[in-house]
Amino acid sequence: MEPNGSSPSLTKTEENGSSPAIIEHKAFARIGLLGNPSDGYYGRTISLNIENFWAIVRLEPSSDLLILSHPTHDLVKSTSLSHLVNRLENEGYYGGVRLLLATCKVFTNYCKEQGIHLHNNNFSLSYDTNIPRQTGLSGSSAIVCAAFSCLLDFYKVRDKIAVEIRPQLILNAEKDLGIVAGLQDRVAQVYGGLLYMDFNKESMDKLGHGIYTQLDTSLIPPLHLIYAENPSDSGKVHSPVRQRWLDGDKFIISSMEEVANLALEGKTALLEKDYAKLATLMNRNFDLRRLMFGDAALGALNIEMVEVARRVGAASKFTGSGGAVVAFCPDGPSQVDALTDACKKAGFSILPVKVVPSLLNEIDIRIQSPKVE
Ligand SMILES: Nc1ncnc2c1ncn2[C@@H]1O[C@H](COP(=O)(O)OP(=O)(O)O)[C@@H](O)[C@H]1O
Ligand SMILES: O=C(O)[C@H]1O[C@H](OP(=O)(O)O)[C@H](O)[C@@H](O)[C@@H]1O
Ligand SMILES: [Mg+2]
Repeated sequence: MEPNGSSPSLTKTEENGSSPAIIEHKAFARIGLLGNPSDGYYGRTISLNIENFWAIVRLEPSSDLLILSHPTHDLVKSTSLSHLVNRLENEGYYGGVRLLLATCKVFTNYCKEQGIHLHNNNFSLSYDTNIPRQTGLSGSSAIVCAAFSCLLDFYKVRDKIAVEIRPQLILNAEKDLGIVAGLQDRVAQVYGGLLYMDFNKESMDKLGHGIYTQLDTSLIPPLHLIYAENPSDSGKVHSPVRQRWLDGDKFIISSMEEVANLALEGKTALLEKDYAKLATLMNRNFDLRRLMFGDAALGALNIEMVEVARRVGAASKFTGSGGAVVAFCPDGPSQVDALTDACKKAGFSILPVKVVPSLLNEIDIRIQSPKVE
């Protein structure tokens, strides 16, 4: 299955028009623009979905229930023993199959708990992705999110699972695998477009989700994505900071609060089109991450991506936990040219960001809870 085309979903219906024959859903890479990683700490974030990269999951009815491995993203075929070992050393043992398995488990258990009836027909599930692997662009949750959407449509239960609950279920699939992650990726990928998210403890405890507000995507100034072949395991990067936060480390707690406030200030800056302020907030966001996580955990190459951008006067920060950087050139096209040259010289890929519009369909919009802000 080649990732191509721009439509986020496709459902081919059988002749009699009753049950869908093939269901495909796309979920896009996301950029954490401000506030990440405070999403995992009752904070706030602003994130956007980008058309540049996506994962696609295909569900086909079948007599047996099949979870299909991907020929390259799951290490089932290698050209040689050294290729196999090299791949394991760089990208680890795992691919997307475990994500599909966990999605099926979490989806089924949630439906059972909620008394949502699921029919007994079987399916095969396969995936493809062009999201650079483990680069903080949410490649993992894109696979889960697209698979989750396929299951919603196959079982025709889209109207029974509230939109605001879905990101938590998608996160639970990764939690079940022991991957430490937060909600922002999944919220961005379920809703699409540009999102302001508030994960305050009261809402999280009371409602089981944060307060998610879609913002007008035209508020975003031109942004650039910088990335390198440098996979890092977001779970491993996050675990020590998470432990310190759980242990009550004052520095981590106050820094996370400051990071969360950057998203709050950033929302106002975007609404007022105060892009000089946006640049300051983006830079501060990365500086705080660096202080909390430390250079060794972030990795020299990742830090260099941020610094290459800053050397030409661009604002820059990680899109996620590392591997890719979002840059903003407040001085306009000449600065973008300088940034492009600097990235090429450093061996980094650079792309102009293309924002995805909202992904909610009619049913999703109808069943959304009214927002309490
Ligand atoms: N491109 C991919 N193809 C297959 N599996 C992937 C891919 N990216 C991530 N995964 C799976 O998700 C797990 C967690 O990835 P993660 O570090 O969160 O990456 P990302 O930053 O892209 O979300 C990986 O250990 C792997 O099992
Ligand atoms: O550290 C971050 O900014 C994010 O890290 C994870 O995303 P990933 O794309 O896997 O790097 C995590 O899932 C997010 O919740 C964090 O905000
Ligand atoms: Mg991830």
